Amino acid sequence: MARIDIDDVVVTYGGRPVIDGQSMTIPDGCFFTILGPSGCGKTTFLRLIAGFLAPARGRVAFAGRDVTRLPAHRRDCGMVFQDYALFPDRSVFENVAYGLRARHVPESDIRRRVGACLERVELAGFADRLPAALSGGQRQRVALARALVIEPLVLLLDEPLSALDARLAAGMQSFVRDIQRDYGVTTVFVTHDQRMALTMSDRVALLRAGGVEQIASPREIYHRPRSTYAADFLGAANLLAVDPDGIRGEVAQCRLSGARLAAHANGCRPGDAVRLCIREEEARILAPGAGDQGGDNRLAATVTRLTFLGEATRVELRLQGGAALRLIQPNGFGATAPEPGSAVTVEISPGCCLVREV
Ligand SMILES: Nc1ncnc2c1ncn2[C@@H]1O[C@H](COP(=O)(O)OP(=O)(O)OP(=O)(O)O)[C@@H](O)[C@H]1O
Repeated sequence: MARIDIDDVVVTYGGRPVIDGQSMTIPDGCFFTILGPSGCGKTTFLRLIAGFLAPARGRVAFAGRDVTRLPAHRRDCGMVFQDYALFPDRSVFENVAYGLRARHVPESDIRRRVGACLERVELAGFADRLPAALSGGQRQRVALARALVIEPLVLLLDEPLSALDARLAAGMQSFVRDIQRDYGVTTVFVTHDQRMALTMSDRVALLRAGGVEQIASPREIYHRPRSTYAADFLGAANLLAVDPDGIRGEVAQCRLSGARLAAHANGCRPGDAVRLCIREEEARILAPGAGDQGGDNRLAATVTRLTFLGEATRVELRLQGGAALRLIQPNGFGATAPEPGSAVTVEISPGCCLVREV
């Protein structure tokens, strides 16, 4: 277990900086996700932590110890790659034993530790199989066992679930998380999948073009995104132009389509260029008649399109004044979505927030 400190690092490829003076702290035992779109630098951060590349400037430390110049094989990192990188001609047992043999661990300890690890990943009966005779999920668990058996200071996971189908990946998410908690190992997980980041992580670092846009807990980054970029990347959000009337403490008053609206100020100040961020589940259609008296956070709208999603229906609306709004209405308990073309009243949660426009 170890805290990881990345201080003011610069990484260049062919003289071009792709990470330019960035810092992050990953707490001891934390499941920390580096999230962002393709090419934003996620793998570069992971390679920097693993020791596969050295920064042109700055420092990387594990548990307070400077490892910046320490080669990868001396850093005590367990790694799981997207393609698992198992040895195809070695049994499951030998794949898992690899790191222990490289460290000249005695044979009796290898048997005990590999056995315990295979048991933990629920592959005790598979020790003699070759990787080709395993399913994708089983291979993934072998890769995890191989990374954990060395009892690493740090576990690095590079998009390890992206090769699995959606249902299997969902099951593996809680499996990986349970094992990570059991071992208590500081874990850095790289993904471009915002849902995985939100469900699995203690903390999420959202990257943008090699820079750290925001580091926060899943709830915070989802409900209080620092920018329109963060709001948009973390889930379906309506980002609407509003006229802010004023900000007092944590509450912002604004106008949208002529209606008064209260929202969380989210650190925005008077004069900032802002948008109102309304998540799809932060708006609901009021029952006919319920919104007749008007009031704050209530908007008149016309339904333009319905999309059936199974557990819910996505409703697209046009607000008075022309802005578009999407919301999610759960199905069930006899809920019926209004017909396209019908006039409705929409209520906006006061929990929605302003975000800086960048
Ligand atoms: N060896 C390299 N030489 C030159 N440029 C590179 C090299 N590796 C990565 N890059 C560039 O550095 C930037 C960051 O790449 P990186 O692989 O870290 O992104 P990523 O967020 O992991 O992307 P992806 O999700 O597509 O894997 C990209 O612009 C990429 O083209």
